[in-house]
Amino acid sequence: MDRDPMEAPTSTTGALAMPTLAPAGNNSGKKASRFRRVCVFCGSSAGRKAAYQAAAVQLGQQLVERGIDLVYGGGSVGLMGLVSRAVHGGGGRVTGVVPRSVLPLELIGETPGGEEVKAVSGMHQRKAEMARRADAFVALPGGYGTLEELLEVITWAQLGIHDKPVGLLNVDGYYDSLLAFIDRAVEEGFVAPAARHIIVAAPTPSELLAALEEYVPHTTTPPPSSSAGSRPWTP
Ligand SMILES: C/C(=C\CNc1ncnc2c1ncn2[C@@H]1O[C@H](COP(=O)(O)O)[C@@H](O)[C@H]1O)CO
Repeated sequence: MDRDPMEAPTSTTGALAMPTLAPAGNNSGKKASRFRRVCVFCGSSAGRKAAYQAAAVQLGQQLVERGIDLVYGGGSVGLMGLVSRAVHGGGGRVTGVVPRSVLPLELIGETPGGEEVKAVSGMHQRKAEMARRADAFVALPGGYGTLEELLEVITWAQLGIHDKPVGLLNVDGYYDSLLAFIDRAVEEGFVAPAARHIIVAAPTPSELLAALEEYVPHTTTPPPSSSAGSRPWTP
């Protein structure tokens, strides 16, 4: 039986405590991770470079190797389909969180067999549910949807709504300009230097997952004590 992330104990800062080591389970002999489930944001398109697709598959394989289950937006297309098929094909558990209104569309085409589909009432609930279920986040290359999901979990971390690691898989420098822009926002006084450290970036899945395992949250804005234990996952 999986632990419900909403029942996780809170730390002294009121933020959700870091998860304990995942048990070896069916992945005995493989590296144990502090993460039970990672939420992956990524393109519903595959992108022009083979490197993007290769990174999606490698990330899925790395998750399986570390005994980490996948939570994602539930699509079967683009990088989403590649990472989910890599996890499921390797014996990992995949949960797709899908708004009811687009459920029939999402199920068009090839879906990873055995994927658990969690139906939610809308797009906002989808993001909240993905965040609630995950112990960490990884963004692969993607478009508006990926950027929106990534920036939301960064914002939630900045506000102290969660203290889960947020990773950016900067494949082939895809996110160089975004990282440069965020550095500019720090220089111009719109992002606190401590909040810049919320984003953990690395060029390969193995380097990124290793960095996320080591991540220690920088507390910027302590959440109000009254919100401890009832995090505003529903925006
Ligand atoms: C009809 C099918 C897929 C439709 N597309 C999507 N399916 C699931 N999730 C999606 C889809 N489009 C966007 N998302 C979410 O946003 C991110 C990707 O958006 P981007 O603009 O392509 O970067 C992704 O992380 C999803 O959570 C058939 O399966």
